[in-house]
Amino acid sequence: MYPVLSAIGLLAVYALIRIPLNKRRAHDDVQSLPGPASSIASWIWGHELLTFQHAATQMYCVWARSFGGLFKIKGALFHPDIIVATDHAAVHHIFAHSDLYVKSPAFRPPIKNLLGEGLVWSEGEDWHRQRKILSPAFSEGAVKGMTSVIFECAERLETRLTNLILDSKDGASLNIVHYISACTLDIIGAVALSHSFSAQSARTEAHSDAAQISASWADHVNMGLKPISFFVPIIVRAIPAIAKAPLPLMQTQGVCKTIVRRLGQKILEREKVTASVEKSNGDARQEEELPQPKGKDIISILLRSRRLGKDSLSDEQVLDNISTFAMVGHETTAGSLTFTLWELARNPAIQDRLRAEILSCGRDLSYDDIQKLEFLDAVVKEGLRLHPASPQTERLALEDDVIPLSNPVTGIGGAFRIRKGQVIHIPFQAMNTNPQVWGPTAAVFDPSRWLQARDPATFPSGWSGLLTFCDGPRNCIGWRLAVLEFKIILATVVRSIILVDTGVHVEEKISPTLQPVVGDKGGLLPLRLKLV
Ligand code: HEM
Repeated sequence: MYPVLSAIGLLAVYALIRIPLNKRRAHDDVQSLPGPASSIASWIWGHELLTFQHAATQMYCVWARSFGGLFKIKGALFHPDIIVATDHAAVHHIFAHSDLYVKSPAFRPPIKNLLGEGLVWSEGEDWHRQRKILSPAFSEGAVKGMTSVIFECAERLETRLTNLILDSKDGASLNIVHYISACTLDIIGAVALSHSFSAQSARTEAHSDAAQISASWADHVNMGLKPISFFVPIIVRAIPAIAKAPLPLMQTQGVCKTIVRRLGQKILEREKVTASVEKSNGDARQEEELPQPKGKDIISILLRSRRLGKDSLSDEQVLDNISTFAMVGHETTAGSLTFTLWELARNPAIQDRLRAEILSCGRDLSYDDIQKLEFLDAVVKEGLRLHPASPQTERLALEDDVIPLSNPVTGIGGAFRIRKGQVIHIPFQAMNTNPQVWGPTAAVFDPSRWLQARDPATFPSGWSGLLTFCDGPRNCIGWRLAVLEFKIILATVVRSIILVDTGVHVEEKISPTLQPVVGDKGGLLPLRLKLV
């Protein structure tokens, strides 16, 4: 009884302080924005609760159709109204000024626990430096150099699925998420660390690194679907100090981070021993003249750049970035890819057309073949358009600013005055499915739309007119790698395997990336597979 009464008392005190502060802002532009009715908002949890209760960005899609490219919603825990932006000029402006519009500081402690102080976590000067040093590891040439490793992992997936089908009577029914995610984990292990997680090996044991990463991610996904995962970040946003409290929920270290750091540490030590042996053998050459780490993997590229340049990452930053890439680089690609396979299962004619195009190149596909396949390219873009692994983001304005608008808002005009401290939600998925841009079939999986001539002026800024990889200086550093993985895995699977829809109802939820949910279980997308 006492904890409940104490919580109610605390909430009342908080509301008494917060509500008058919000009223002081009553004259700014936010008040003139349209938005959903207050009557459908929860008194304590605002409209934000509705967004959590519905599928992924469903509410934002519905509201954007009704209220246009800039509207407001009631924030939870008496937070001042939140702006939701899908207006092209506004979103472009926000992402172009990444020093002025930052990720919410309240979420940095949990990101630090899960991923470390790498690129996703860093801000300001620290971020600029890290991004500059890390970018060459994701250049076109560097990613092209990863092709053979990606093919090897994709072919292992093809063999694994083929064997399951051969062992079954009338096609294999399975959770495709499990298999795709094991494949992308093997890829990221190989390209980031030259390490084989053997996630796709039949002999992988229950306590292996791969099994531990997979189990902890599954727990994370299913925890994210529970109401507590909605309430905790909102409470942290209201009282940021809670994130530093010694509560297990707040201090959980990412299993992936711990494992990848351990592996990365070994590579760093090996590299230091090599350098010191060369020195003690009387090698009088300068550090930068010594033989460089040879691997094409990301950690070797970083170590090479460290030997050559004065301005480099510390050991800790190298390790934190490798664990960041391992985590955000494998589940994101796996998520969008899984949904694309599901779309192909539900659209057999599209699947047949794709297979015919892939088979026309023969079985030994090269990097150049993959780049030439127009319909494959269209399927990849359509999958990434409808199912962006990271369907929305949040930014906080650090200063007062004026945001340009593509479409003037009634009562405000073509520019919007924003106040320091304003929180802005940007639902990528709502932008990617805006009927004003993509036409009346915006929500339909139709790759052929990418083969028609388009007027670039009607599309938002971003890769191929999509917001899937965000935009501006803080766009996804791994987008080239993600697109190449997507193409190679799709081509390798579809050439041998027919994907069949099971008819099971699958819902899309955010937890923390876009997840297929069946009933109340996340990370589940059943498909039936047959041999071509
Ligand atoms: C389909 C796959 C992927 C999608 C849809 C995706 C999407 C995104 C999005 C939307 C952001 C911006 C997030 C925000 O600011 O709120 C982002 C950032 C980032 N992504 Fe990806 N990503 C994918 C794959 C990858 C891969 C393969 C890697 C690396 C191996 C990667 C590494 C990163 C990093 C490090 C950032 C932070 C960049 C910065 O702040 O400078 N991502 N990604």
